[in-house]
Amino acid sequence: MQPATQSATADKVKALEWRGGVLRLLDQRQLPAREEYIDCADADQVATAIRDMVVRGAPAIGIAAAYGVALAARRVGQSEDWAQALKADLELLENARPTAVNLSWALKLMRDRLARLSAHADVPARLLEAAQSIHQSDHEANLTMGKLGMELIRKHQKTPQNLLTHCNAGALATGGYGTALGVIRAAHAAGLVDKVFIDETRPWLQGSRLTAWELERDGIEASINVDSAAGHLMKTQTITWVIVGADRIAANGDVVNKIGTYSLSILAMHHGLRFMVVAPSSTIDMALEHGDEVVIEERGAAELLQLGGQSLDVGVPVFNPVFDVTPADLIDAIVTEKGVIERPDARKLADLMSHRHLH
Ligand SMILES: CSC[C@H]1O[C@H](OP(=O)(O)O)[C@H](O)[C@@H]1O
Repeated sequence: MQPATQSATADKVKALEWRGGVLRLLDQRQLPAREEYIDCADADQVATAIRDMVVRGAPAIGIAAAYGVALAARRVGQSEDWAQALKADLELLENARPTAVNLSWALKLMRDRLARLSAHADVPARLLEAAQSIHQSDHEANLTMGKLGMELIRKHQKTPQNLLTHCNAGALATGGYGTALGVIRAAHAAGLVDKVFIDETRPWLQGSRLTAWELERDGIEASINVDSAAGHLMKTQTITWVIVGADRIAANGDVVNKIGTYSLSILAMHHGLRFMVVAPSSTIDMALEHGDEVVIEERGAAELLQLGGQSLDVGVPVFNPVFDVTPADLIDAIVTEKGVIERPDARKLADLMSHRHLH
């Protein structure tokens, strides 16, 4: 099976890039107004960039953390006990953000790679190769998922249709091309997309600032709406799919994603829209039995109380959970690079993760 072809524009969007011994990050806090970059030279700078959402998106923060380990090893240079030498930096990276499993997944891969190296190995070089492999594999997975998701859309309807997406699950959130936006790109290339409705995704505005920026560069027709307009749009517009990414998928198929995703799944069910989640298998956490067991990140009040340079702080406390849990039974399909699961459940997830699943 041939993966989707890379979009020329999407390929230029690199959330992160290894460049001359540093990790160059596109500072997503400044988009779309400014394209500015931050160069990270050590694990602490990478952890800070993840925590401050310079780089964000489940796959992208996993890849960034992997490069953070490579940077840490370069600073150590040589060691008789690499596990001890890198322990503090690994913990720093692991604690940068709690919800997306890709972060701990990538760090586990780096630890396992380190454990397999011989005493005489060039550890910094081998760990950099491991980080680059995680990065490249994620990009390739997105191209495969784009094709699989497009084919699923085409299976149900072969004419151009309207889609709705939430947050940013694009090239900016991954190793390139995107997960949910990868499917939207591939579907658009196949003539299956009329228009994309983009939830602005308060409070951080990943939709209006990042997804709109990506789709505009791709020449894909779209419009931005406030999150609370989604129900009205489903009722008054002909939208066939809600397509989103994920930060962690539980073993039973529950999906942890940006706050507002759960509400969309209820609205989609009520209005008869199909609901697609697109995520690499690195986002599936088989150790998490149900989604409600996950730690939901809560971020600061400033994200809500700063609007257009004006403070809205009148002393009322803020509650800012930035993820929620969508139950598996409200999801029509989970698209991964290993295959598509329609009507996900624990058995289907187990089959997929044990490679018994066919596309
Ligand atoms: C493919 S990105 C997955 C996921 O990450 C985003 O969260 P954040 O911007 O806070 O890192 C959002 O939940 C996306 O759907």
